[in-house]
Amino acid sequence: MAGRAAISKSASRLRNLISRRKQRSAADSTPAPLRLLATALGVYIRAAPFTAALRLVSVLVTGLAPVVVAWLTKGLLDQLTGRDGGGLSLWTSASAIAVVTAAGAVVQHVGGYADREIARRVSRFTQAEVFAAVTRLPGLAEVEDPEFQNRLRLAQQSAQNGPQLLAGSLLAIGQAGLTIAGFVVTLVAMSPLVAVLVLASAGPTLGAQLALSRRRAEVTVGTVPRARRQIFYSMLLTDNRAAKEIRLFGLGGFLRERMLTEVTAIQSAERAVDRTTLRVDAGLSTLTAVVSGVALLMTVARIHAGHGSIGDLSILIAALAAVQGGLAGIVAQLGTANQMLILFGHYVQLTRTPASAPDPTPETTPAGHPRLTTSIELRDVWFRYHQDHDWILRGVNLTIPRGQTVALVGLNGAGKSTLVKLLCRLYEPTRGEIAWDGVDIRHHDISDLRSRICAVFQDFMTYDLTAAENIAVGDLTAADDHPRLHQAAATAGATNLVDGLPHGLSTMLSRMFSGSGGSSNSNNGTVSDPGVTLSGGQWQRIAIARAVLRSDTDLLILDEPTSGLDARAEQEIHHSLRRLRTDRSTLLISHRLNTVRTADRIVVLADGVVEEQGTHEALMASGGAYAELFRLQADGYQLSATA
Ligand SMILES: Nc1ncnc2c1ncn2[C@@H]1O[C@H](COP(=O)(O)OP(=O)(O)OP(=O)(O)O)[C@@H](O)[C@H]1O
Repeated sequence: MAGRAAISKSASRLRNLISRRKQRSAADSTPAPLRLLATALGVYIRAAPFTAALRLVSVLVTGLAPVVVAWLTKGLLDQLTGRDGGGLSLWTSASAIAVVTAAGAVVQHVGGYADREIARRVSRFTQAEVFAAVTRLPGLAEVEDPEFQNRLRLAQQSAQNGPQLLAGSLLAIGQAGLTIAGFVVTLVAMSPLVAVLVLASAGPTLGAQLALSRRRAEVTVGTVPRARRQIFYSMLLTDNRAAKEIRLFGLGGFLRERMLTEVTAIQSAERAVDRTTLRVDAGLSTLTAVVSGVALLMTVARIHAGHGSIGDLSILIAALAAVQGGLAGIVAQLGTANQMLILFGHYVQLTRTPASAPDPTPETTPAGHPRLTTSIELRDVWFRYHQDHDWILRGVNLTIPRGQTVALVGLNGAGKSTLVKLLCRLYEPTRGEIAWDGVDIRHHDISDLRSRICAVFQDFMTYDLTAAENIAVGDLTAADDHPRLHQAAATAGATNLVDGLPHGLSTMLSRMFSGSGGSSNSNNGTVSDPGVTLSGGQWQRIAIARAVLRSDTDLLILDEPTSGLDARAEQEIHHSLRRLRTDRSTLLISHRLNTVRTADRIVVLADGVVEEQGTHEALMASGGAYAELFRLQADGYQLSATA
């Protein structure tokens, strides 16, 4: 029996390992250029199918119009010089030229509108995809990885207009291709040698533009870390939370300098590519001019020898301009498309990366929510944030029985908050396991698991939202249930705070977005509420209310929940939280040891392991680390009281 369980466990580990390898290789491999192009076009068409069709029609009309106009002009000129004008009267040719030119111009404007509309839709589509991919990530490891942040930035940048630029390039190439095809036939008919000369001169141009586009893409990728730092410094300079220190410590100039250093470095990399582009473009333009000069001379000589008409010369000039301009356009578009394709690969990699959490293992996962019936157990848990970092936890063994309160104490940096993050599966243990009723939590569905946990994190968030929304983020199903929100506020000792706000729960807890969209007290964007700023302790009560709003949970995590509260509020809230704790397990972390003495068990974490554990009385009697810390704090209070 035990043997079979061990085999099943090893098999499940192996499956998880293989699945993680597959996920990593899926994230690391860039799809082939053609597949990338197909994906970009897919995004373009899915985001705006009808507008894309309209754009295609505009391309066809705009591409063929110059060819038609050139032939009509040739007929007109030939008639004027007494030759055969192709069967059309002078007035018919003139009117047809006017109509085709006008139609071409109107259709071009329609194409311009379609382009902008597609840009809006593609941007919305790709932003939705990028942020869906980011929110799919179950843990914090990727979000804290600079490589991931670089890729995210490139993905955002290229997704914003990548598909549109790529599709636009293809359409422009198609349009220029139509025009060129029409005129190449003309050129070949008039002088095959000229046609070959013009077409051959496009070869070196294409090679040079593709090489330049690769370099531009390399510069964009290479400067992303600097661009991210530049954004960081500029956001810091305008952030209202950082404003106090920046002003008091006079950091404005320092941060501005740092931001400008990044800007300068990015610009000098871009300048280097621009200079190379300038040199290459100048050379290529000279080549084009020489080719058209030679072609023109050859044609003029031919007409001079009596082998052509003035109409022939006009169409040759139009054909030369159109074919050379079209070829230059195609080459430039291919360069842009190549650069965009390289960058678009980051979007595809990001949006196709599967969530890295292993799938639940069917044979060990209980059906439905993993409700806690016995205990949560940490079994020889080792953890470090990165393989090059030191171990934070070095074999922690700890049990949190159902319905009991375990207090976790230890010095700064002992790993208490890290342990909390492991319990929430924001990271996976590097070694060992955390078992929920005996089953490794990696085998539970992650959102089911998290629905059984509520937490007040030490570094909780303060959202620039209304008071109601700030509490409701703990359980969005209660967003409109004000009685429930009030109840949670009461448990967190925040009733007076909420009642004292200018608009009660509807008050905006920010002065940055007051009265604007999203807040329930806004009225068509008119400023109706200037918003309020809460104190640190008041925010802490809101964070506690947010956590206790989730009533149907098995594990309540309180990481320094009352560190910013005054002594009376702290006592009241702990009293009220104690009532909540009776029907669920609680992990309480606090440096104020008077708040943990009623816990069923106090665990001291030191050097990455559990150094001692027991009730307050037992630990005091044993005279270990806890007793020393407790006496230090108690002595401090007694000394102050005596003084
Ligand atoms: N995201 C992270 N990446 C890398 N190292 C981290 C990260 N978070 C914490 N650490 C490191 O892990 C160690 C433990 O941090 P942790 O926050 O768990 O300590 P703690 O016991 O909660 O401390 P405190 O009492 O000060 O809140 C610290 O040395 C810290 O530098």
